[in-house]
Amino acid sequence: MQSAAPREINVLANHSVLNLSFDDDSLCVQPSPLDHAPEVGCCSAFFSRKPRITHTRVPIRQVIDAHCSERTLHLTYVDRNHPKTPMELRHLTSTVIEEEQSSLMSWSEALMELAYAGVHRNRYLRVIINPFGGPGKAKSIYTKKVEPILAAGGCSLDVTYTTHRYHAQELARDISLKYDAVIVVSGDGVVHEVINGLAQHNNPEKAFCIPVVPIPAGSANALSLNILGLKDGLDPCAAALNALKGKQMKLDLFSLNMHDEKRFAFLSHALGLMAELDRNTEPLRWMGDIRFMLGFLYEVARLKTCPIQLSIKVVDDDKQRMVDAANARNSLTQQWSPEPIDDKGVSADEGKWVDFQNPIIYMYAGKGPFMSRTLMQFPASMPDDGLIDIVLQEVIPRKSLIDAIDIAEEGGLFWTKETHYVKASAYRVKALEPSYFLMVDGEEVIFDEFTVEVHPRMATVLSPYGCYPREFKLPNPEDKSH
Ligand SMILES: Nc1ncnc2c1ncn2[C@@H]1O[C@H](COP(=O)(O)OP(=O)(O)OP(=O)(O)O)[C@@H](O)[C@H]1O
Repeated sequence: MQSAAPREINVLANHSVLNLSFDDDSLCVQPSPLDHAPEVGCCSAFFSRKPRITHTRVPIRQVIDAHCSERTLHLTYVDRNHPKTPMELRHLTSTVIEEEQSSLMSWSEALMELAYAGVHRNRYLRVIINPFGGPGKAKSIYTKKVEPILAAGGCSLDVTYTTHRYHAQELARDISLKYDAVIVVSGDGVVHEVINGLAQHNNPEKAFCIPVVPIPAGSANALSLNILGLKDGLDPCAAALNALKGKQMKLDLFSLNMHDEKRFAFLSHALGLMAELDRNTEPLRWMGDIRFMLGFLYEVARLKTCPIQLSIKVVDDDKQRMVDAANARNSLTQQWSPEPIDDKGVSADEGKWVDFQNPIIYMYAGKGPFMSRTLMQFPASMPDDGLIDIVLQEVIPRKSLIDAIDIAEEGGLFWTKETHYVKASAYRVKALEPSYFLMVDGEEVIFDEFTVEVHPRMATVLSPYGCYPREFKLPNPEDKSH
């Protein structure tokens, strides 16, 4: 009969004996009871020649590598110093104590099996880096933080730095289907190019099965925030861990159809104030996401209405029901397996065309709760409900817009009656002014008229959760004005 692999082992590191153990949830590094430190007087902890080893518990998902050669064990994991600080790569090299040498190999293999449970190891990754995205730090983010994690995780890497606009689109159009994922070290603009490149591939259906994994190195990094949540969304190490261990999650896309041309988006269509603030702060890219705040204040000062005619194929307009469905979806995917989830409460065919007449200061249509770190625009969004969430902001006083800044991260305007929030399967817009424009995933498009349709579950991303992690608090019923 085969005995179970040992889950505990004692090793020597930094002149101390450490006890390394793991269970299904975590790896634990702590001083070993076998460690008999020579003590010096009564102030032993202070005067001891040995460095003090603190007790460390690392979630099993954060273990990246464990391998051994003879009596030496190499452990690699990511961890943080404090719950609020970003992740860092850590290595621990140790020597197993002589009596436990025979267990070392089976201990490290058992740990690796748990650390990669349900996940294909040694991924083959296509890496695309925009050295000029956002504050221009993509290259050092990749070489210092991301690449060491991917290399330690045994990935094979084909890396290209973009040299011009649309380079990423060309690379995605010609991508080989043998890759396990395409890693995009940039902001959302380059992800947009990759999505449109995959759509132009000679086998688009298969190409869209290659998961796209954003590593935040742009200004807003909304896709990364939506996949990883507010806490980890701007952390390149957390994003690299997702490239290594994330599971596939399907993502709806939406296409803008204009003059026989189709342009896919994965994140947003913005019109009016929200589009102006994005376009007018383009030269401030180097500031990171602070540029959006400055742009917002400027646009609120000159408050204009949108010169458009708008029709929406509305599938749901009940805010409470939409939030309940999104919350239910999030709790459903806590025991997530990457199988299709058929929990759609509504079907796209049920939509009814509605014309919106009231003057609005912006229209924002999108997927994913966060459009930036400080803006939860679509709290009811789901990655794969086959619908696009649309916000129409009626004219409200400047002061109310300014006040909303403080609560924008929590979806501040959602419940107000001047903020219309619907889920739709399609919409169409006609400009009432020449050379009017919208921002598609943050890229400017001039239009006279266009239609939009949703493409359910067309693209693939990697995710640790199988949903958009976000906290959205319900206000007191008396506070709701809608
Ligand atoms: N080598 C390059 N030279 C110039 N422009 C490039 C290059 N590579 C990509 N681009 C363009 O840079 C633009 C911005 O890129 P990116 O998405 O990385 O940053 P961002 O727009 O600042 O971030 P976010 O979209 O998150 O706000 C994209 O529209 C892309 O076409």
